Order: sequence, then structure tokens, then C-alpha cells
Amino acid sequence: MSETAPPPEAPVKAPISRLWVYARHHWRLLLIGGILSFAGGLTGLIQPLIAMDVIDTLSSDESLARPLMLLAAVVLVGGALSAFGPYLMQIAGQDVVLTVRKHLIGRLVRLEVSEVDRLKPGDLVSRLSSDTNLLRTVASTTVIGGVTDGFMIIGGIALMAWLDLVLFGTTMAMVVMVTVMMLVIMPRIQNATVDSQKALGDMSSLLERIFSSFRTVKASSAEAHEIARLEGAATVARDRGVTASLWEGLAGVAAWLPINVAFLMVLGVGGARVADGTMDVSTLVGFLLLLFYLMGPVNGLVASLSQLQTGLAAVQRVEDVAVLDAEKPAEATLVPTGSGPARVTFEDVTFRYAEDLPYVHHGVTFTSAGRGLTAFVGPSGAGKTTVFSLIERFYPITGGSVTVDGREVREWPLTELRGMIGYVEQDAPVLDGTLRENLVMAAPDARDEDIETVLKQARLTELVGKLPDGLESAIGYRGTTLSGGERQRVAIARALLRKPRLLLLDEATSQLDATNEAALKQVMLDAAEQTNVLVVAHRLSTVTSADQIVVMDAGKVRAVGTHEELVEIDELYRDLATSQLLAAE
Ligand SMILES: Nc1ncnc2c1ncn2[C@@H]1O[C@H](COP(=O)(O)OP(=O)(O)OP(=O)(O)O)[C@@H](O)[C@H]1O
Repeated sequence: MSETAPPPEAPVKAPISRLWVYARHHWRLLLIGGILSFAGGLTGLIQPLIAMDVIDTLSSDESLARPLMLLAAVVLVGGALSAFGPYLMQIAGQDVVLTVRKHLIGRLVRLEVSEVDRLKPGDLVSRLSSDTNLLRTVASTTVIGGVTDGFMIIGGIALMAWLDLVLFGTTMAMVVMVTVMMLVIMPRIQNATVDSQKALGDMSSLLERIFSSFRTVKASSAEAHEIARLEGAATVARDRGVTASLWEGLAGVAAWLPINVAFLMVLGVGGARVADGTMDVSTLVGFLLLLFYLMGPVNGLVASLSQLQTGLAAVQRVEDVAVLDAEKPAEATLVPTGSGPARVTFEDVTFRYAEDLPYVHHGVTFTSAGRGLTAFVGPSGAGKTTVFSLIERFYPITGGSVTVDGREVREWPLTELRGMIGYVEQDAPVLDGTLRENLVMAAPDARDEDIETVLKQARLTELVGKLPDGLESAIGYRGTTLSGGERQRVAIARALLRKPRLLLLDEATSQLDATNEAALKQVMLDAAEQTNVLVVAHRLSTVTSADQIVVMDAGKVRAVGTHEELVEIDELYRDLATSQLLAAE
């Protein structure tokens, strides 16, 4: 994976409509929560009117009990509605996050291998966890809260206009000022949030990089350097977070200041009008209470708009991943998968990993049919591992034909194609979890007897006996509690458990001790009696046991034969056998 590859920044159309796509499945809960919150807000709006009634009652002979009880009831009901409504919307918000996460998980795990080659896993993790979390509030309380606040403001303004047009005009000038400032500030909040989330993604990527090669970092005494890089990324995240907060703070001030100015102006203008008798005291008090009350919705609306920008930034980052190329989920097919060892043919195959990269295969041709062992040898970078990637259809070929059982791999449904293949990668083929979880990963329905059989085949029975909890023992992140040879045999056992018709084995280049090497060779030969085994060979003992050896050099097949034949006819093979392969013995 390229460390320098940029994260995907595909253009995303209208994040707001994408947000709706995610939120619309939960519209009922959102609507009920919204209506309850709105009703709660309405009770706040009518409180000033009841207060006016209380003041008017003071100057009459009527009892205060009725308006006061009404006021108390409105406060209580309003409080209950204002608590329950947002709670329902929070539930809806969590549901929206779950929807987005499921969507992302489905995409991430099915991404094309070529996409993953250029991505940083840490950044993807950050998008799945941190960015989606930002959507929680936005998809729930923000939008509904903003709409509620908007209605409150409209209602409040209408009431103001009804109460007194002069004071209304004074207030409106301030409302226009708030609107203009918001138009300037809001896009800046969104940009700052994208930057800040990107910095978090970078930090996660660095951390992932360190932990994926933790021993190398330590052995290279690179801790201080890595810590400095990580702290640098954390500082960038902090700085960008501060920038986003600055804009959010400015938005708050931009709303608060004009409303307070309006308050003073209404007090001045209203006071003068009360003094010259053109206005009642109760109207002025009602107007001021309304203005005071509107501060809440105005601040709420501004906060909602700020949060919306944050959410839209998150949608943008989530969508960047959602548009990457992914393999299609398995569909039901009627393709007959056959039985017995599968035949593989390469016919004049050309291939390169990307359009801007050089060709890796320049017309590769070979056939591997039936039971037995086919070994691939050649200098490093000759294209041997690539042969396996093309059989597994991790990448599409550029030219020629790759067939399994006579059918082009691109025509096989992926599930069927990969279902008949057991693939053992060269590095770290063991995952975090228990030994059993590792084994049944490719064959979830495997019975205990099957597991026992493959453990025997892979010469692992003794190891399982030694582990504290046998098959249920945790074997550490990437199988760190196992030796290199044991890890390989666990990976082979996993591949054998799915009873493959074709076994692809990328032999480790590292030295194995004699016992492990002999065990591995025997496992391979046993498997070759049952099925078609293709192995990228780095050891002479493997190639001398092979039924057929394919010698590759610079993306071409230069010779095919047995060890004895090739020693006679192929100079490169002779060199390899006597130098590299023998050296690994
Ligand atoms: N994912 C990838 N993206 C781009 N280039 C790649 C990728 N994987 C391999 N290559 C390049 O393709 C060429 C062939 O690689 P391949 O792994 O098939 O060689 P190999 O013969 O298996 O080598 P080795 O014996 O060292 O494992 C190399 O030059 C390598 O740099």
C-alpha cells in the first residue's frame, strides 16, 4: 500500500441530499420527535402572551389564579415535550448513523483490491467511526431543531408585527444583519471541519502505520521519530479544530450581538413611544419578552446551521469512500462449479497494476491441469505472485485470457470462483482472534472432524495440544504468538478446510527451520495428491518435488519442465537452483 497516496477526494454532489438519503428511512421517528419538540417550543412562545394577561389582570379586579395556573400548566407541558421530543430525535440520529455505517461497511469490505492498494486504512477507520459520528446530531436534532427554531422565529416575528410595526421595523434591520453574516460564516465552518476531520484521518493513518509494523519501528529505534510525526498530526488536527471552533464562535457572536442591539433599540424607541402615549406598557413589555424569548431560537438556529456545516463536511468524507469501486455482493447463480482438481490456463496474458504503471506480465502462457504440484520460480519481481492475483481476479487482466476449468475468470461469479480456491498469502496470513476463528474463516460451516483432519494434514495437532485453550486460544494480532512456520501452516489449514479444487500457495521467502520446512513440504505434497496445487517457490526442496516448474523472468514464462529437464535446458533455472533456491535450503 502506498503511504503517499492521497485519500480519495472524489467530488460529491449535494451532500445535503445525500444526508436526506440516509435520514429518510427514519423519517417517522424524526417527524414525531420534531412535532413534540415543536409543540414544546410553541408553549414557550405563548408564555409571553399569558404573562401580558397576568400584567393586565393586575390592574383589574379579576383573580390572578386562572392566568397563573394556565402559565404553570403551559410551563410543565412545555418542559415534558421539550425533553421527550429531542430524545426521540436522538434515537433517530443514532439510527441514521447506523444506516450510514452499514452502508460504509458494506462498501469498505467489498472494495476492489486495486482501490485498497492506494488507500490508507487508518483514514478509512476514521471515516467509519469519527465522521459518521458527526452525523448523529446533524441528522436528528440539528435539522428538526433548526426547522423548529425557524418556525419559532417566523411566529415571533409575526407576533411582533402584530404588536407594533415601528418596533418590528427596528428589529427586522437586525435580522437582516444576522442573515448576511451567516451567509459569510457558514461555508467557512464546513471547510474548516473538512480540514479538521482530514487531519484526524491522517493521525489515524499514522497510528495504523506504526502498529502494522510495530516490531520494525522498535527495532529501528524509530519511536521518537514516529512519536514526533504522530504528535505533529495531532497538533494539525488541534489547530484545524480550533479554526472550526473560531468560526462557530463567530457565528454565535454574529447572532447574539444584533439581537442585543435590537433589544436596546426597542427599549429606547418603545420607551419614548410609551412616554408620548402612542403605545401601552403591556405592549412594550410583551414585545421585549418576545424579543428576549426569540434569542433562544435565534441562537438555536445559528447553532443548527453550524452543526449542519459540520455534518455536511462529514457526509462529504463518507461519500468519498462510498463512491470507490467495490465488488458486487454475491448473487445467486446457476454456474456449475464442477468437482475434483481445477484446471488453470494462462494464454498470452498481459497485465499492469494501473494505467500509469509499467506492464508486469508481457504475454504469460502456461497450463496447470489436474492433481499435482506446479511451482513458479524466477527472480524477485518476475510476476509470480501476480499470477495468483489474476487467478483470484483481484485485478482485471489487460489482455489475453485466464481460465479456470475452461471458463474465463471474469465470467465466473466471484463467490463461485473464489469458493473453489484456497489461497495462502506470503505474509502474515493469520488474523487477530482464536485459532478456531482463524481456521473456520473461509469455511464457517466446517465440522469439528473436518478441523481435526486439516490440523493433522497441516501438522498442527501438536501445536494445538500445547496452546492453553487449544483451538479456542487467542493467537494475537496477526498471529504474533505463533512462529513464522506455524502461521503458514495455520494459513494452509484454513485454505484446506474449504476443500479447495485449487490451492494457491505463496511460499514465504524467509528461512524456516528444518522441522518446519519439512512439515510444510509434506503438507504441500499431501495436498497435491488431492488437488491442483500452485506454489510460488523459494526453496529447492519445493521445486524438486514439483510435477511441473514454470520459470518466469521479467513478466514472461521462459521455460516449463521438471527440475531435471530445466537444469539441462534453462540457464536461468540452473543459476536459480544453484544460487538462490539452494541458498534457501
Ligand atoms: N499492488 C501492486 N501495485 C503496483 N505494482 C505492484 C503491485 N504488486 C506488485 N507490483 C509490481 O509488480 C511486479 C511483480 O510483482 P510480483 O509480486 O508478482 O513479483 P514476484 O515475482 O512474486 O516477486 P517476489 O519473488 O519478490 O515475491 C513488481 O515489479 C512489483 O513491484
